Amino acid sequence: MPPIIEAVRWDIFCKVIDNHGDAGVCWRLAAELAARGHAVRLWMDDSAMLAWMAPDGAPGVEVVPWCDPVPDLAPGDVVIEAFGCDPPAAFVARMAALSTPPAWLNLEYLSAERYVERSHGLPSPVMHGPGAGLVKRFFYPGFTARTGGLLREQDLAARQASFDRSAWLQRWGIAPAQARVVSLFCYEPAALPQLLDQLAQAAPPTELLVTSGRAAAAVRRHALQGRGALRLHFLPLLSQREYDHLLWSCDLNFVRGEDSAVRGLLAGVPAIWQIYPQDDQAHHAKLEAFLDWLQPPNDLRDFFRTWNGVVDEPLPALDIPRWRPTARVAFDRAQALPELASGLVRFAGERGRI
Ligand SMILES: Cc1cn([C@H]2C[C@H](O)[C@@H](COP(=O)(O)OP(=O)(O)O[C@H]3O[C@@H](C)[C@H](O)[C@@H](O)[C@H]3O)O2)c(=O)[nH]c1=O
Repeated sequence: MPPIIEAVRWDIFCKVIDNHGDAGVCWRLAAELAARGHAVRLWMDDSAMLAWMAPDGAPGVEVVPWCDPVPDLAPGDVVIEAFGCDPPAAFVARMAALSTPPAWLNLEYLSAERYVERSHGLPSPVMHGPGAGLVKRFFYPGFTARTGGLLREQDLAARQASFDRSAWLQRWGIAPAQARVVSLFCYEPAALPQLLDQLAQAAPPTELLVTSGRAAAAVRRHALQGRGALRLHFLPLLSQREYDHLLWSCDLNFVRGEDSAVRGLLAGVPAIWQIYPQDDQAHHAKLEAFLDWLQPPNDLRDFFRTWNGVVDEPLPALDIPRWRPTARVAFDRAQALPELASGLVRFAGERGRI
C-alpha cells in the first residue's frame, strides 16, 4: 500500500546567491508542492524578486524571512535546503530535538552528467554541530529515469493548449507571420555581437525579445537599436507565468542557468542554453553531457559550444526549421522523465515522516 499522504508541511530554505535561479527554482517547487495540497513555508534571505516573479503568490505557500534570530517556528515534516544552502543552526537544532525529525533533503543543481544517477538519493549523515545524528539526503534533478527528473506543473499542457500566441505577441507590436521571433535570456556570451550581426544581415527579419537585466545590458553594449533585418524589443521583468508565455511565443529561445533551461525544453521549440559559467570551467563538462542527451545535429551542437565559450569558432548560421525536430523529441523525452515535485513527495515518504 502506498503511504497515505495528508497535510504534509514542508520547509524550503532558499539563499539568494546571485541571478534569479535560486528564487526561481525554489518558488516553482514551493508552488508545485502547494498545488498538490501540501503546506509550504518558503524561507528566503531575500524575497524581493518574488514581487515580479510571482506577484500573485500561490495558495498554500507562505514566505518566511530567513533572518537572525530565526523566526520561532517548529519544523514541519520535510525540510529541503536548496543548493546546499545550510539551514540556520537554530532551526536544525529544533529538527534534531524532535522525537521523529523531519526528512531532510538537499535539492541539488541540474546536470545531465553521469555522477547525478550515482549520487541521487545518497545519504549524508550529519556528524557535528546542532544536526549531529540527523541524515540529509541528496536529491538530484536530471535527465534520466534514475534521477529526480524535472519540475513540470500538472496543468502545463492545458495552459499551453489554451495559450493565444498571436494575441500575446500583439501586445509587443509583433506580427509573427512576417518574421521569426526569438527571445534572449543570457549572461554576457562573447558570441553575442556575432549573433546580433547575423540576425541583422540574414533573412527573414527577426524580432528579438530581450529580457530585462544582464541580457539587456549586454545587448545595449553592442546595439542600442535594431538594424537591418533585426528589430529589438526590450522587455520588462516578467512573472514566471509571463516568461513561459514568452517562451511559447518564440520560434527560438536563448535560455540560461537552470530553471529557464527546463522551461525552454518544455516549450517544445529550439532553445540554446547558456550554462552558468564557472571559474573552473565545470560548465564545459555540463554542456557536453547535456548535448549527449539532446543529440542535436552538428551545427546546433557547434552553436551551443560557441555560445557557451567552449570553443572559439564562428557562430553557425541559425537554422531554426532544421532544429525543430530535435526540440520536439527533447520535449517528448522531458515529458516522460520523472516529475520532480511528485518524486520528492514519494522520496520523503519512503524515508521520513510522511
Ligand atoms: C527573464 C525572466 C526570468 N524569470 C525567471 C525564470 C527563472 O525562474 C528565473 C531565472 O533563473 P535561471 O533560469 O535558473 O537563470 P539564472 O541565471 O537567473 O540563475 C542561475 O543562478 C545561479 C545562482 C545558479 O547557480 C544557476 O544555476 C542559475 O540558477 O527567472 C522570470 O520570472 N521573468 C523574467 O522576465
